[in-house]
Amino acid sequence: MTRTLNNCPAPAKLNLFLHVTGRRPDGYHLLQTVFQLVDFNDLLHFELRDDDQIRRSTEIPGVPEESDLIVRAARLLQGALRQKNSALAGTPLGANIAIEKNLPMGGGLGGGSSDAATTLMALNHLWQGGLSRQELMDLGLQLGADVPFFLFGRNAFAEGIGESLQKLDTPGLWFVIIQPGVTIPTEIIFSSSELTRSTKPVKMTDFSIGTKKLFGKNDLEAVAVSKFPEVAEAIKWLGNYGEARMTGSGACVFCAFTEEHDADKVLKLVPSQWKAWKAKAMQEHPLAGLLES
Ligand SMILES: C[C@@](CO)(OP(=O)(O)O)[C@H](O)COP(=O)(O)OP(=O)(O)OC[C@H]1O[C@@H](n2ccc(N)nc2=O)[C@H](O)[C@@H]1O
Ligand SMILES: Nc1ncnc2c1ncn2[C@@H]1O[C@H](COP(=O)(O)OP(=O)(O)O)[C@@H](O)[C@H]1O
Repeated sequence: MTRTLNNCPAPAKLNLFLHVTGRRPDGYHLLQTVFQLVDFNDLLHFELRDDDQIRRSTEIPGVPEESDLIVRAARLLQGALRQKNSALAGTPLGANIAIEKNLPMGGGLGGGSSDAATTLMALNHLWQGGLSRQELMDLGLQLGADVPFFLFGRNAFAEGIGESLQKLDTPGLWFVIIQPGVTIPTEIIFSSSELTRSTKPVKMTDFSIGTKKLFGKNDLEAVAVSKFPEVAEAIKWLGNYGEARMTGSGACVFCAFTEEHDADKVLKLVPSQWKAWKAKAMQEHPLAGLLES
């Protein structure tokens, strides 16, 4: 029996566009977005324990163990398996989990959600839980609106609050991503009275590989720009080199390039007050093979 699973990536996502089309009675917003996986990631390491404890062996500054999405994902899965899979009665379902955190928090890159999805995939495998991709996606949605996408494992056109997903092939682009030096809590943007909530819905057939429409507007950007001048400044600077926009609820902004050397050139020019990275579009989640289709 495998006892460890090391170097499990939790990749970032970019929202190539993001439209807010309405609001549910519970306050959550209805979205249409294209999720793009990129090869910029956190790295998680899992080790089985001979008891039922979930232990985080590395700290994430500012994130107490109880609210860490990694720990919450592990506990959620543990509870679901105890309820559902009687074959596991008497088997310890514990783990030590370590993380190398590379993705900026509150960056709109979905780092916390991706960490949770990687945890669900890795522990379902190590604990031999046998849950399907769909079952894990249903569990993941309890942790956050972005989590099902990372379990889906492919680039996607998403609707609902982000849980209704259709596979989408996207171009093999390179991205320059800038963190403008602020952290933006998602709920600040969604709760703003300035937010446009009535963008006309599009159909997935309205866009295809390489069309401009794949890179439409982000309705959350105007709110972020008005509240955080740092975001406006980064979009303005990056906009000198292509179409720059914000991902998710921010704060990170990105620009796409067809050629890697163009991304390299721009990356070198990024002012030193900002952190910046180059990332390549991925077509598939690196752990997709842990789950059946
Ligand atoms: C905006 C997006 C776009 O991909 O990404 P991020 O910028 O956070 O990465 C997501 O919709 C974020 O997903 P996620 O970060 O998982 O959100 P959650 O934890 O579920 O929700 C955080 C808060 O945002 C608001 N929220 C979130 C999603 C949504 N469709 N409508 C909302 O109104 C709710 O107020 C909620 O309390
Ligand atoms: N493992 C985790 N990694 C990052 N953030 C986490 C984690 N667990 C909980 N959080 C909380 O989730 C918030 C959002 O984090 P993150 O997913 O990185 O940003 P975003 O939703 O903007 O993409 C963080 O500010 C933090 O408070």
